[in-house]
Amino acid sequence: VNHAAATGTGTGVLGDTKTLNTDSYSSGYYLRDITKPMYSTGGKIETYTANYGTALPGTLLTDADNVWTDRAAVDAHYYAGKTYDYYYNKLGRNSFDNRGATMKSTVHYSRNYNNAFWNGTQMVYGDGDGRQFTSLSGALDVVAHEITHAVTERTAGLVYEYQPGALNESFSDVLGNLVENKNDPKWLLGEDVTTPGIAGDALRSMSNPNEYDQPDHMNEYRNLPNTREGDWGGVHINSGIPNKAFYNFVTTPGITKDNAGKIWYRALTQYLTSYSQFVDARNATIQAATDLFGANSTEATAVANAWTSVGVV
Ligand SMILES: O=C(NO)[C@]12CC[C@H](CC1)C2
Ligand SMILES: [Zn+2]
Repeated sequence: VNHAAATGTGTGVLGDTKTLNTDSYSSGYYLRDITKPMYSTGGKIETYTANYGTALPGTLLTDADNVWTDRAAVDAHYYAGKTYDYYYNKLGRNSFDNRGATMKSTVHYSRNYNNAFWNGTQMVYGDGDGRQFTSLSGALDVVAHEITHAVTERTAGLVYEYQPGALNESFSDVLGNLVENKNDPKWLLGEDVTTPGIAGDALRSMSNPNEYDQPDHMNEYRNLPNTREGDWGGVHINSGIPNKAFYNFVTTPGITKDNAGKIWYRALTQYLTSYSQFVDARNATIQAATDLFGANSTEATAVANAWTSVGVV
């Protein structure tokens, strides 16, 4: 057999040990997961290194003894698998395209690169500069954030500017935290990889967007220019408003994380389109809650109240 599923071990960015799904070949192992349902139609999860350059995807990682020490690669691979599992098992989606597309990640992109992105084809992770960030694949909420950009691109197609762009960002933060599934009352984003020298901080807070200079109500909406300096109309800034709406919804008594995820996912994939505004997200999530739980359900009522609480009516 020239290819067979194997189980390796690896050290993650934070020094933890993880079990990895790898692929054995004649003289070693590939960082390739061939255990997922998508493998029935050829889909895999593969992790590459750019070797500190910017050519993509770079080189598929291999190892002689299936004990993996590239920490950024270990986490990119493991967390991509966890994100696949959430979308498949909880939401019934088979990879980002819902057709079992292979998920490719590249780590060690460029040098001291304080960012991560979906480039339309794959996930890409920088190593950070060791001050602002450590390797960005070291956070499950960040990995799931990036993969959700791919899902959004293939479904609603929310353009990356102004309110649709802020919704795009917010859906990535929402699904990022749902996939991460920590018992984090603050619903932080990127807490595991931001400022490795400082404990307790994060990139964003969904419970209190103001803590990281994001608005949490329409009366604080930031009218910014659609430029790089203007964060494309504030897509990472105004996302605080739909993020706060989701937080208020999911923390309503009787609302579960799984049901909140189903409602937000149904709104994203069935109702939102490329230029949807915040009010359209309000209507889409109310409709999705109505579809799934009924018109006067706890869910539908709580969704409406959550958007009202942030001034989206
Ligand atoms: O929000 C983002 N991209 O749209 C971030 C910025 C830092 C983390 C990696 C990518 C989250
Ligand atoms: Zn993003």
